[in-house]
Amino acid sequence: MGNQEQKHKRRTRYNGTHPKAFKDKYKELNPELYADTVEKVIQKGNTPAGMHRSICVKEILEFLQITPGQTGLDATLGYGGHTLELLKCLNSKGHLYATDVDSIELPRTRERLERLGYGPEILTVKHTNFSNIDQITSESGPLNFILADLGVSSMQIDNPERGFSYKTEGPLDLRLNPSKGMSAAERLKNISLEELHGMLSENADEPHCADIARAIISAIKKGTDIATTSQLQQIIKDTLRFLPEKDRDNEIKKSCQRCFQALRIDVNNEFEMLYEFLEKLPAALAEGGRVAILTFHSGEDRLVKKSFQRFYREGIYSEIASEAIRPSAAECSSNSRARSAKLRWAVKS
Ligand SMILES: C[S@@+](CC[C@H](N)C(=O)[O-])C[C@H]1O[C@@H](n2cnc3c(N)ncnc32)[C@H](O)[C@@H]1O
Repeated sequence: MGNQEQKHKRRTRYNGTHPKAFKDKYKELNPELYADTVEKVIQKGNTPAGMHRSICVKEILEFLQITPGQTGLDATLGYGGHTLELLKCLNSKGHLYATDVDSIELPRTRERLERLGYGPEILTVKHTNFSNIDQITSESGPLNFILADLGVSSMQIDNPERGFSYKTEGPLDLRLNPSKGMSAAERLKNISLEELHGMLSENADEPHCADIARAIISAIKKGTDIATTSQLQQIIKDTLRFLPEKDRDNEIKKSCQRCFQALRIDVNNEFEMLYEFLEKLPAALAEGGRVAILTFHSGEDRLVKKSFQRFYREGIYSEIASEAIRPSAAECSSNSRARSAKLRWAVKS
């Protein structure tokens, strides 16, 4: 017998009724196999782990007015929830392109959609940034409809190995595409006080940005490694100890959320990528083509609004949303992640 065969093989350990590891924790991670569990989680107003619930689907479809035979782009594939709805509208005629920067989730979503019968004859999935929309249209030609649902998916937030949430221990990464660029931990190693202060203030309107930036820089100067989500959370907690006890826990929670968001926007160049996408949109749209963009914080919404207004004044868009559309009260109460969403749209002249 070879060495390999002699090795004692440990029996897979039973995790108990409350397993702790993320991958063991939720049956819903395999949503197709556990439809009943998924349904129960949704009924309670939560998002099943490993899944993403698409937001403003009805409002988006009403505006895009997709007809069979058209060509469109879902710029943010994610879990493929919106993509699936757009494909249904095409009714096997026309073509849908879909892009996402996430090298981990994209192949899973592509496979899931293929299993549902949407293969390359109707759907082309590309692992690329939506700022490269001109490369998509050089293949597809002018697009009749475009959707972008910005930010992160629930699968990304819920996976502790990706470091998107302060609520779970993991490496401080926060990259949408972990195979490219610099993690948030690496970014913090070389950042100046002024830059960090500006990042927390501009990307997340963090009211305690001065104190938190000073604490982070001083920890780094003393040689403290800020390599994990909990290490960053601890610094924020220690910095905000001065807050009155009655508000402290809640304020710390909000500051953690905002600081993580600011770092995520920075390491993924989210504002720059969105700006480039918005600038290229008019050339990507066919005459009468429609674009809908769903944003999740004021910085993003401002960029979309300004761009739509400018191109409208220049006569490039014939119509734009006068007000952002908000998800219904029913959707917000059934999915807390919908609460900050704003939908804006434009029609190419
Ligand atoms: C809110 S999720 C989309 C969810 C999707 N609409 C659904 O229904 O499942 C946002 C997705 O956009 C991707 N993303 C964010 N910025 C991007 C960019 N600049 N280019 C391409 N994909 C991007 C993220 O990786 C994430 O998967």
